[in-house]
Amino acid sequence: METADVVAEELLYVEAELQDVQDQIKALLDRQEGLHKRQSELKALLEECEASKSTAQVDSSVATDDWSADFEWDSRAEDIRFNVFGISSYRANQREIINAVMSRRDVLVIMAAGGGKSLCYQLPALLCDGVALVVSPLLSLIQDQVMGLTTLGIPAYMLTSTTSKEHEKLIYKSLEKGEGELKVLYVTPEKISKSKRFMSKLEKCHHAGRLSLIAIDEAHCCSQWGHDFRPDYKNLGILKIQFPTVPLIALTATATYKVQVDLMEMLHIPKCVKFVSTINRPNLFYKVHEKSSVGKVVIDEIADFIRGSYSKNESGIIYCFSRKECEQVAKELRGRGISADHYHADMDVIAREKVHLLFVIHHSLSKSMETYYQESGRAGRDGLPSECVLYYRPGDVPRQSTMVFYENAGLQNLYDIVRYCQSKRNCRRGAFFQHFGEPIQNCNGHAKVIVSLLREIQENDQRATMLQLVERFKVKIKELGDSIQPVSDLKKEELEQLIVQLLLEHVLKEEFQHTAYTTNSYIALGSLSKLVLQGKKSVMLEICTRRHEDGMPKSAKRGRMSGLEIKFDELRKELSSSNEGMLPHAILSTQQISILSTQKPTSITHLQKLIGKVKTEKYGKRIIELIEHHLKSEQVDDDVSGAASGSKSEGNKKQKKKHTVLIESSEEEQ
Ligand SMILES: Nc1ncnc2c1ncn2[C@@H]1O[C@H](COP(=O)(O)OP(=O)(O)OP(=O)(O)O)[C@@H](O)[C@H]1O
Ligand SMILES: [Mg+2]
Repeated sequence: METADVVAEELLYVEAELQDVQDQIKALLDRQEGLHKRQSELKALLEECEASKSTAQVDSSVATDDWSADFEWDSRAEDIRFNVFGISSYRANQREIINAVMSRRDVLVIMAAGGGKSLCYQLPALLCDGVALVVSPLLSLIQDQVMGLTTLGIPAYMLTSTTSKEHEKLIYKSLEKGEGELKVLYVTPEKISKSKRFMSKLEKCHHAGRLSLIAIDEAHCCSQWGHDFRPDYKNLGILKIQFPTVPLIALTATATYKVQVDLMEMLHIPKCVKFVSTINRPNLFYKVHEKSSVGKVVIDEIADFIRGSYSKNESGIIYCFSRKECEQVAKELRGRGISADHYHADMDVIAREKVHLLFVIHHSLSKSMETYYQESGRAGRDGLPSECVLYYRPGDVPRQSTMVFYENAGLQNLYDIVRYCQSKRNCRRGAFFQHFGEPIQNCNGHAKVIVSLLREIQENDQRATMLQLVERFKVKIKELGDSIQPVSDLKKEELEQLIVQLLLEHVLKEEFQHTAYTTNSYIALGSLSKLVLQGKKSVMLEICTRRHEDGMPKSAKRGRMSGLEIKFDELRKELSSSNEGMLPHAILSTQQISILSTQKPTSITHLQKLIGKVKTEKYGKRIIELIEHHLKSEQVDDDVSGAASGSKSEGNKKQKKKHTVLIESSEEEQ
């Protein structure tokens, strides 16, 4: 019997060891797979680098690559920039892009939202003879652009499902015979892929040498790897095949390297000149705030933040996880005296963008860095300092992961933004540990307990969500008592943070299980869990120091608008409502308002020097009237100085302004 016991015991050991070897093999296989994937990515990258090197060599003999050099169209371009668009100087890369398009090269532009991509094709469209074709994905974006160009006196039209037969005829005639005025034609991608008639007219236009350029706006919609794939964009490759000699410019605010490669291939522009401006917009101040697990507290904090940082006539947008949450957050903010409304699908994009956004708050985690940049990029489109705040709590991770795990690289993208949040959040513990000179917490003890606990759970054929794991961890710690190395007490939120960190480091992984109603995320052992138990992997919890409560330096903050600036702001809003669809800041940008308010021009010639010819012709009279009126009232104020402050504040009171906050869901819109 004794022998049997010994044998049985050894058998157990061997089986345990076999299990161990099995696990190691699995971990190695996982690693191998990861490395293979990376290998092919790197190979593709290398090929791409070599290809672009050789392209550059080939091209340099044909055309100059110095896009900031002097070109023959320089003075005409300057004239149009200032006198038609009313833009006093180019922003980064704009002039170079325009020069490349004018040199008839294909161009790929990656430029931050609000960076000024439109000018890069609109200006060449005016410089060239003939018609420029612009493909844009959304009807409302097209209407907005056409309206903007029309007010600048530029013959721009759109051909969409809403275009009347009469207008359509006019446009077709113009394409076919070059009759009438047509400089810029906007279409949705469906026109290219579905309307043979349109394509044949376009062909004729090209044949007569009148198709000057093709622009593809929001070009990331072409790629399945992008965040906003549109099936009809996939067919746009036909344009370069049909019109190989016409320069094609593709523009987008977000494109990962993979998407860029994809775009060049799909649009058939392998030799395009690529302009990538930094995604980093210097006027946007990003920060991550710790999010309480109590819903009402989060709203209190958001309301305090808005009231504390912004005056009542300033607006922003808040992104929430779901539509239901949007409605809830809007309601609760209204209850705290903040004018807030949630976004409905029938609210037009124009209406959304009409409010000038000074801040973008994420009440919940976005699903990727790309989405986050896109959404937060709506802030500060006038180039002035603006804030983007993300409220993060580890508990939101499974909420998102169960939504994105089936997407291509969905989890990978989500973990990227989680990594960003984990390292950037303002952490209360940070303040504590920094005080003791310990900004990074060694969490090996905790990690070991979590891994062995999870192993136990799995051995019993059970599963645990993040929340359940945290609960069981606490029980376990109590059970173990002093029998293990002292493990300091971590709060629930901190344990969640640690679990998320372990997910990011492949010590743990998420597994998804579907029920009829929902998908659940469970925490399982990841490929590197063994290393933690063996003490071969050290787990550090990155605890960042508490930043200044405010990410935006006080000096960078917008000053409150002066009285005259407020009047200009109202004037542009008034003009915008009488020019339906025209954005207020397209009528007068905030920078222009600021210049006008300091210089106070009272003659047309002076005004023209500040805002260009077209805007002066259109709005000059009203602007000068406003300035003269303002100067007069200042005079009166000075004369009766005692009553002056009263009348001024009354003026302000009359505006009865409130914070305008739009609450929008990150959920996909159908
Ligand atoms: N050089 C410039 N100086 C001042 N304002 C500019 C300049 N270029 C563009 N703008 C203004 O910046 C604003 C944003 O421009 P635009 O709509 O072209 O941005 P975008 O890059 O297309 O952004 P999105 O990705 O959101 O579509 C517009 O009001 C435009 O008039
Ligand atoms: Mg744009």
